[in-house]
Amino acid sequence: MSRRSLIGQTTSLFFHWLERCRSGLWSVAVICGSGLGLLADRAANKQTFRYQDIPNFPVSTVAGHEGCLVFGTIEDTSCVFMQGHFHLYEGYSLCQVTLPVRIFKLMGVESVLVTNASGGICPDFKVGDIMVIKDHINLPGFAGQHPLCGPNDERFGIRFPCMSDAYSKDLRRLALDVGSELGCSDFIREGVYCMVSGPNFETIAEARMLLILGCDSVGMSTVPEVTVAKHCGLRVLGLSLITNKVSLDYSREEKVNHEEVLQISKMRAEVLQKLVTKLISRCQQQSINTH
Ligand SMILES: O=P(O)(O)O[C@@H]1C[C@H](O)[C@@H](CO)O1
Ligand code: HPA
Repeated sequence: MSRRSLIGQTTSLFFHWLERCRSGLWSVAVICGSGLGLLADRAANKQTFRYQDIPNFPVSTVAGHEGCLVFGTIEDTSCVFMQGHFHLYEGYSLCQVTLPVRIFKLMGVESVLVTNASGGICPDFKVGDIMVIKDHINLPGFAGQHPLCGPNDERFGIRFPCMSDAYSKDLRRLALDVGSELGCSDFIREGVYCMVSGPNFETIAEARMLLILGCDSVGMSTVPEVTVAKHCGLRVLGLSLITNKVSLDYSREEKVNHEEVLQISKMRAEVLQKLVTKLISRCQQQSINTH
């Protein structure tokens, strides 16, 4: 895309979003995890920007992350989809990883729906289950890798934000209700997501430790974005697709790999797409009722 047409398109989009926010209409950002970029497919009036064309925006370096920002609408809701997000293991700082969330806040987005692929720790979880994230454990944060370390920008939020309700109770309830309306109750769960930095998958001793700590699934993303979203007052919903079962047993022969993660994501993308689309339209109705 030429620089001139990029500037033209971003300016008109900017005014479009401002107008919608002024009129009190709800807008949502969807962050698509590994292999889940298809979530943007159902949006209408799409306009797509490659990350590499956006000044100072990080670029995706991982397979299954297309690296595109897609603007569109689902029913009356303005949506922006990130087809691919950023990770510590790519060499990005957590400030770069979470930059898009702050941009969404400045654009007037009210709610963020974060999706990811993760390994199931909870012995009851099966491959293909969708876990509504109830809470998280910020393991890198314990070691000082935290997106809010450093000077606090008061324009976004307070120095010491509360994280005990990072994932909106109303949105979690809605996700479970919509899941059951779509006939997905058998494979929709709720649980605690733990972030590790990656890029290696867990050792068996690490996986056993995570089970003892109360983690239901483990992945390499999401927590920084959610922390920054909550800091700046956005409503958050997290959906984690269980793409593999994490080995807790030395006798288990199967070995996890990224290709398998992407294969399961692709297999489940359509169900997630339906869930996300319906959730967005239901949220719009709810927000009209509460505005
Ligand atoms: O959706 P994310 O990016 O969290 O996906 C997981 C973590 C790694 O990026 C990748 C490993 O297969 O999947
Ligand atoms: N561990 C960490 N991250 C993951 C996994 C896993 O087993 N599966 C998908 N992302």
